[in-house]
Amino acid sequence: MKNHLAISELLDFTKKNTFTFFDKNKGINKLNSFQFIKKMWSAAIAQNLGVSLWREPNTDNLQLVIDLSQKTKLVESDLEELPTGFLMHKFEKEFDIDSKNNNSKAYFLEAHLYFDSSNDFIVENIPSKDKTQNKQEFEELNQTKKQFFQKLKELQNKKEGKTSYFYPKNIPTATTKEAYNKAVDKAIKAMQNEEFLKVVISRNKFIDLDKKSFDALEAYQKLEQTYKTAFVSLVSIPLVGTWMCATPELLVSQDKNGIFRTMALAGTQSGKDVKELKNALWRQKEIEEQALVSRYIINNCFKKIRLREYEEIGPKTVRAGNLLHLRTEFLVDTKQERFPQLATVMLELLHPTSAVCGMPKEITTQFILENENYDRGFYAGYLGGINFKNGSSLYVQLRCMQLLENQAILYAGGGITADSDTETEWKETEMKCQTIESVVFE
Ligand SMILES: C=C(O[C@@H]1C=C(C(=O)O)C=C[C@H]1O)C(=O)O
Repeated sequence: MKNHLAISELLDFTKKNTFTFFDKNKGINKLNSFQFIKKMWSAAIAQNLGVSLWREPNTDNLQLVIDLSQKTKLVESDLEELPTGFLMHKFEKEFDIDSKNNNSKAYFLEAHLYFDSSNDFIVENIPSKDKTQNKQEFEELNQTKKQFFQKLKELQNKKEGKTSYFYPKNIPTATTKEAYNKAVDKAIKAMQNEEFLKVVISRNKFIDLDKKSFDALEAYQKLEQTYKTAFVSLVSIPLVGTWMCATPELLVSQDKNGIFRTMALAGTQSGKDVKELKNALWRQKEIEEQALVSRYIINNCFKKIRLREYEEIGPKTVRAGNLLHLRTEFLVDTKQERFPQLATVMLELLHPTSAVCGMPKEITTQFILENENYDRGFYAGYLGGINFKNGSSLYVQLRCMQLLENQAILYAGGGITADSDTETEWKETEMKCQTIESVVFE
């Protein structure tokens, strides 16, 4: 079906800061909006701009943010201070030596341009002259915006090529099964000696990209359509790289009504032979592993900040693609509790949770850094849109891959306890890699 965006419509300013781009009479449909997203994505990458595309769990809306600043921004994850945008934090805490305080930093894309596929306009959100650092910055943003739309016009009627994205020059180190086994065996011994209670050991998996058949946005679309209950995202930042995920794990969210949410998600089994969730059986190991994550939220977070009123739902069995997990949800009414900054406070206390790191946190973080022998990068970090009309939602980057020029790197791990079996744990990481592999590469 023909539905090209006429340039005249693209530049038809109807309201301040918004403009229509689809034929008003024909309306908008999802296919069209995906085609349009492809054009916007390509124009952003061609202009060296950071771009993020995501879809919240159980919704249909694709959301896209483009940061026009041409700078890679590292910020503190302070939801009270930051403008609308998209945040992506590594597993490891990253510090800025020039900064006065010692808070960990996240990469941030400001929503200078924001598109939501349920709307027929783009929201333009360039701070006013007095809000930008200086006049020059304001002019640069507007200049880049102009160039971006110029590029978009150019791409308008061009046949779509392969989706481009940013990738690092250096190829990260690959893990081996031997190295993984060694780390798991060492962890099991340490826990038998009662050095700690639980640790998550992970690995990566390289896949050669068949450049003829692989397309990043098509891969994204397949994931998005397959995993409706997941948070599905594709983020590309200059000098940082490109990451895609379909994760089942919410880290923190706070909606427009001030309802805060987090979850304890842990314990894994294959969901292939379990038709009804209520029939799922769990072993002591998984029950304890998940309870540990729940207890951390209550004892080390809620109690620490003297928060007494919260709702706890679960643990329940949930399906995440080919897998089942145990999940307990926690809800807090931040308005009633007069605690508007709860999400920011919890983010600092939670990350990295024992679902991706371990218990106790400090010693297991150290164990991971010393024994995994590879860089997790953004795997097991967190990411998501913040300060939108509906609030902020940050997820744990799991069931994910990083895109390089000619390869993809999948990442997966699992909770190890004193009762773990090394081979079973390896198989669990294979199953977790399948979430993306089975949809994108088979
Ligand atoms: C660490 C991962 O997943 C986490 C670990 C789980 C487990 O140990 O059972 C389950 C869900 C996630 O919280 C991963 O997907 O790589």
